[in-house]
Amino acid sequence: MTSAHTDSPHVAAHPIAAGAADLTKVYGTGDTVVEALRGVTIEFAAGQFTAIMGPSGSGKSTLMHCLAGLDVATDGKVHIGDVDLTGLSDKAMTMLRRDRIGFVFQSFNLVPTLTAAENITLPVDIAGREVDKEWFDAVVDRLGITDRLTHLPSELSGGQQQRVACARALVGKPDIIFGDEPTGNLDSRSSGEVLDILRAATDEFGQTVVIVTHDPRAASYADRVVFLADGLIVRELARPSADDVFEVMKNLDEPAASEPHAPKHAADAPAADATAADATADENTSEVR
Ligand SMILES: Nc1ncnc2c1ncn2[C@@H]1O[C@H](COP(=O)(O)OP(=O)(O)OP(=O)(O)O)[C@@H](O)[C@H]1O
Repeated sequence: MTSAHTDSPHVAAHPIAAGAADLTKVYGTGDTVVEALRGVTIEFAAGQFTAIMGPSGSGKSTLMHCLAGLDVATDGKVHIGDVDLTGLSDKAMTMLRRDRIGFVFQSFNLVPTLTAAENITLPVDIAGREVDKEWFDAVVDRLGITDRLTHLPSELSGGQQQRVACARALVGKPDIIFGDEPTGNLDSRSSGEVLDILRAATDEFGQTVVIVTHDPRAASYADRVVFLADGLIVRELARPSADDVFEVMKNLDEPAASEPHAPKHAADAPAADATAADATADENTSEVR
């Protein structure tokens, strides 16, 4: 995939799968106004696995929903590949989501009356495309759910349901998969299996994965971990261990009394204006900038 950003030689070797520029999101008005995002600029290199972390209410889900076209930002721009989401019609947005984006949610979001196989092929069926049978078989085999395909979601464990949801996200071969706490409801074994699959989606299938997570261990599967606080990107780590992630989260959860808020402008933050290219360039260091 090419990108609108390939004019930069720094980025050219790593096409950009998605990105946001100076993104703001304001909920409510007057006394109830909440600035969920306060100017977030970020790019996600194709083929990379990124985890977004941060304290509760820092804007993680809002950022992911805006990136995935599930919510509309108040200001700023979002692009998926070379498509600018700003001003896309509802129909164009639906088609973009259907053709280029896969989703894995905490709550699995499977259709209860459809079998596992029917759930997996649903987005492709709705798009009126042919299911690539070979690819389908490879994905369900890799996920270890071949013998569960005729079961309804209610007949599957939580881990199996989430593997079905991962298969659904993979079978349509989207450019990018967004996961909103995809392991949030799983025990540690199932969680590890789902993370292995998302890791394989990048390493073996060349897809781009972006997840929101609270779990340092889940984040340690990522190439890059981006930390939000108070609606801004404040830190970024490349290929961190779970302990590295835990240390940063501990500091974000316990802001110094004299510094109750994150810096007001992204430019003041240590990892502001974080780009995928930066993470890629620095991938042998545990901390970017
Ligand atoms: N629909 C909404 N209306 C009003 N405020 C909202 C809405 N959605 C989110 N917010 C507010 O925006 C801020 C960011 O919320 P968001 O859900 O993005 O945070 P988060 O980092 O994902 O939190 P959590 O980790 O608890 O899921 C919070 O202050 C939240 O209360």
